[in-house]
Amino acid sequence: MRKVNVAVIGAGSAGLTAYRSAREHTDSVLLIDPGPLGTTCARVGCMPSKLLIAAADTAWHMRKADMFGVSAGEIQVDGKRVMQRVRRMRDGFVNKVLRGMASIPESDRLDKAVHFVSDHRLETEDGEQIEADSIVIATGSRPNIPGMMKAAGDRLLVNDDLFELTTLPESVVVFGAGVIGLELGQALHRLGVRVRLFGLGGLIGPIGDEDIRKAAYHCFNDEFPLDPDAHVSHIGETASGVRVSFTDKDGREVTEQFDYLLAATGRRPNVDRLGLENTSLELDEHGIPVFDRDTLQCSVSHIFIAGDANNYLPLLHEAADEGRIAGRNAARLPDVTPGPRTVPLAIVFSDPQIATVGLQPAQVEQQYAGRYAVAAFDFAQQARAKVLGRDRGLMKIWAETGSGKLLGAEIFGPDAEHLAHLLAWSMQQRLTVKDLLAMPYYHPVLEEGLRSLLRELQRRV
Ligand SMILES: Cc1cc2nc3c(=O)[nH]c(=O)nc-3n(C[C@H](O)[C@H](O)[C@H](O)COP(=O)(O)OP(=O)(O)OC[C@H]3O[C@@H](n4cnc5c(N)ncnc54)[C@H](O)[C@@H]3O)c2cc1C
Ligand SMILES: NC(=O)c1ccc[n+]([C@@H]2O[C@H](COP(=O)([O-])OP(=O)(O)OC[C@H]3O[C@@H](n4cnc5c(N)ncnc54)[C@H](O)[C@@H]3O)[C@@H](O)[C@H]2O)c1
Repeated sequence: MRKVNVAVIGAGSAGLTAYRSAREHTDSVLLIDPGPLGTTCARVGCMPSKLLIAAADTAWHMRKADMFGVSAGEIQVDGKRVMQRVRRMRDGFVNKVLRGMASIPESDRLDKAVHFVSDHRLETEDGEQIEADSIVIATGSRPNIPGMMKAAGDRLLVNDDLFELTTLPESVVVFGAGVIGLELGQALHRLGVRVRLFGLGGLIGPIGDEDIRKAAYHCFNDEFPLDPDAHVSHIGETASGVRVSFTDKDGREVTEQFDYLLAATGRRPNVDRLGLENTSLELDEHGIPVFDRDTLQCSVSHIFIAGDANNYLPLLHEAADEGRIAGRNAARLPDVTPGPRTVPLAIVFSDPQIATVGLQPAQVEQQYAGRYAVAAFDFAQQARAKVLGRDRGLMKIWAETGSGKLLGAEIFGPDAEHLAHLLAWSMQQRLTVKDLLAMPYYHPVLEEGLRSLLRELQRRV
């Protein structure tokens, strides 16, 4: 039986930071992962998706060049070379992670999957047992595939598979108008793939505001068919692809054939095969250990949970922050301290981009009912956006009345990633609408749109 001070289950982004952070306090840390190593972010997530989007946006802007009187000739997308670059660059990012892992001593690593046999004991598939004073669960998540989609058989793809295609398909039906569906669906469309995107319940990405959702709906639909509240009656595999029957926006029953079905219907935490039933952990209705968001501590005081495994904020920077906090607290037990956590920030790399910062609209209503003001700005009025030919989108900011404290923001617009950071950093510094208005604004820049919105918000708070 191996005995360690801290066992970290999972060597992804959360597990690696948990390991390093625990190692600052004790020499006895075991990092457990059967692989594939290299992190979800670098292998099949953030990085390959952004590489595909970069190719797609290049093709798109070349096609749009004509509006400036610039002709780029006939645009050709070489699917093989697009996918080769995606994989080559992706491999570079993965190798960087693996090189970083090479500095971890062999004695600190175990390349096997483990599950709990009791609160302090883990076991590998071949029966090896590990006794740990404290344990960090950092096992990530995997795609959640609704049963109906399995009828697509060999034609069913998830994000992992998409990046392994050696060339671009002719057509793809995408299920899920969430973050992955929007990013990959639009990218495929811009690369010349025939795309149809189906969502559920009217949702579009993480957008909570009804007006912004409508703006996004119209904007995306001008580019490719997106039904966020689809009625799909049949999915079936054919000899050469997948056939989907659905009700179109005019209420007609339509059947369409595609090369592949991409399921982007959410992800589920990898906690269901961890033997949690052998522990005394309290689980929520989804079978996920109940935990404290600031300390990452579960109901059993020596067990912590970080990253996608806890399903709280399944984003890369949150996984890394949570790993750091969980690793430190696991190693310093019983000296458990909170945070630091940052202002919630999420960005969808669609075009226009979608960004959410701070509290969501429903949370503002719940926590500040009758004590908040909101103002909106339409990018169609914005000089810089017009100059760039990117004058579509809507943003809203919520602030507390009286104090003028910034509460939350939703942006659907050009380069939202930068405006969102500006707002997140301002919220973290507890700045008010007035503080932001006292900052310099150059001309002509997108930030001038933010200033117009803030002036209106200042009148309302
Ligand atoms: C297509 C896509 C695009 C994304 N784009 C972005 C983006 O642009 N920006 C962003 O912030 N986030 C993005 N994300 C989300 C981000 O990738 C994740 O939030 C992050 O990678 C989660 O890290 P993690 O450490 O929790 O999980 P992972 O990196 O998945 O690590 C979990 C590890 O646990 C191991 N493991 C599982 N079970 C066991 C077991 N029983 N025993 C031992 N080891 C085990 C696995 O092998 C794995 O190595 C994207 C995700 C996807 C899928
Ligand atoms: N840019 C980024 O930061 C980025 C990019 C990709 C992924 N991610 C992370 O990965 C997570 C998972 O992404 P995701 O897009 O899979 O999940 P998601 O939760 O964002 O979206 C899933 C969508 O699928 C829809 N859906 C569920 N069942 C459906 C069905 N049967 N038919 C049609 N639609 C259905 C849901 O309504 C939802 O809108 C995200 O929550 C995010 O945290 C982040």
